[in-house]
Amino acid sequence: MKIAVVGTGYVGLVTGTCLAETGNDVICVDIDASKVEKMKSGIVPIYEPHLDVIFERNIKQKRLKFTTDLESAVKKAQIIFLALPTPPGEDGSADLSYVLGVADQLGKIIEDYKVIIDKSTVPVGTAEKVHAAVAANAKVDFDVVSNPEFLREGFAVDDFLKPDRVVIGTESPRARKILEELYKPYVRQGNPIIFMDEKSAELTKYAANAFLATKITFMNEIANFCEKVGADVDMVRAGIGSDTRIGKRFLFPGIGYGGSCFPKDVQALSKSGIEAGYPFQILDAVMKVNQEQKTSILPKIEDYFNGDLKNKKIAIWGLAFKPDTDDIREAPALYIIEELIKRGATVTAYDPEAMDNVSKVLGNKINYALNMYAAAEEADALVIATEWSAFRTPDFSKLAKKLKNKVIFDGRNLYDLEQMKEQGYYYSSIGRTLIA
Ligand SMILES: NC(=O)c1ccc[n+]([C@@H]2O[C@H](COP(=O)([O-])OP(=O)(O)OC[C@H]3O[C@@H](n4cnc5c(N)ncnc54)[C@H](O)[C@@H]3O)[C@@H](O)[C@H]2O)c1
Ligand SMILES: O=c1ccn([C@@H]2O[C@H](COP(=O)(O)OP(=O)(O)O[C@H]3O[C@H](CO)[C@@H](O)[C@H](O)[C@H]3O)[C@@H](O)[C@H]2O)c(=O)[nH]1
Repeated sequence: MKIAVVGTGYVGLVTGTCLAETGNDVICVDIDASKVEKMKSGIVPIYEPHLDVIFERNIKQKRLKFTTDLESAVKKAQIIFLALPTPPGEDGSADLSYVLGVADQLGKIIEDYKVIIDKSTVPVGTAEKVHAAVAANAKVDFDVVSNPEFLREGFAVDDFLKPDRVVIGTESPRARKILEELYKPYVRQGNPIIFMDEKSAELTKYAANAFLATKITFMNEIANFCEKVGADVDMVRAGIGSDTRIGKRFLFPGIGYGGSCFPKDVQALSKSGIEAGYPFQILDAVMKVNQEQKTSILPKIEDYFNGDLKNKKIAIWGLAFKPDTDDIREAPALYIIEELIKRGATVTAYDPEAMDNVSKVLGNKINYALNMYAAAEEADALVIATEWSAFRTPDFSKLAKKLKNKVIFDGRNLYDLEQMKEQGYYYSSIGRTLIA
């Protein structure tokens, strides 16, 4: 099938590449000319494991192309994916200007039947708005379908090629047939394509993200409570996670959820609730707890240094909002760094992939180390903000030689308490006994 993907960020580029992988003819459109040039010359502009291999293969096979020219790309395509940003507007609701702006242009371009598929995360009722925006200029028949994306950064390729489910919101039999055909190669293992109306599909995406964010936040509150009463959150997690009704996944406490999705989507759903006359009480609590959780490690650091962080040298391991990505949107590490700097500390950070992106935001407000041990050089304490695999099994003796004090504040609960006791570290983690 001939496909145009508009927007080549994490979702658009993965979608385009993975659709080319099953033999489709894909052209990806972006307004960012330098990004398009990079992709044309074979460079993947984001860090996403395993994407480079299939990206390269499909470019070689001439199934994957890039352009800034929306008109020529769309005219040749039967299917048009919109993978455009929907960032929070000033009031927290989703900003639809990117999606509706392109929809407006599409109406002027299309000359035959197209299926326009919204992959961006959008509030209930957006398909109707997109339909109206296209229809305002279109002289031909078209369908607008809601097909939310559930990929996780770091696992995006796998999630796209083998999705738990594909959700498709359409009431058009013609569009349904085309999408059934398109997604057939991705659901061979019996994972379902769930068809529904557009509004339910749009809400499914927000409900999934809000539920997962709530699950994490609930565990963060249980962890905070564990610290007050001397229980161990790892034990509680094991105890409840083995109940299949609860499940083992997304029960890991830490320094809050971040990323480009959970924070903005919880906020957007909350706004939609208010607009619809149903303010979600649970989401207000989730947002408040998560905001506090991001810097919950701060008072612990201050306590250790008797309230004075002036000129203390703090090493940070991990800047990305989670491992296996270079994405730093709403990364808890950035909130912690801001608070440390405010208190007069100096920060030296190391992240395997996200340092370039952070340096664009923080510049020389912090130091960037060449590796994890170099970051710890002469540091008064080490803070762990992202659970990259390399941080899970450090050489503790080597680390001890670098650090001024054997002190770790672990926002991701990477180490065994017994091990830290044996190694002689001061070790503060989330929802577990302090090793002092
Ligand atoms: N990042 C994720 O893990 C993820 C997962 C599922 C869903 N989503 C949703 O998918 C959507 C896209 O997210 P993302 O993370 O890929 O965004 P992104 O910011 O990484 O990428 C968006 C891309 O769109 C391009 N763009 C902006 N305006 C354009 C225009 N008029 N024409 C062509 N290109 C244009 C930008 O240059 C950029 O390359 C959002 O709604 C997001 O909520 C994201
Ligand atoms: O047990 C857990 C699991 C995750 N997190 C945090 O939650 C955030 C989000 O993690 P994750 O869901 O793995 O990453 P995303 O790439 O943001 O993916 C989420 O957001 C995407 C965008 O909407 C959806 O497509 C995915 O299904 C959804 O998992 C990160 O800060 C994690 O550190 C925890 O604190 N504890």
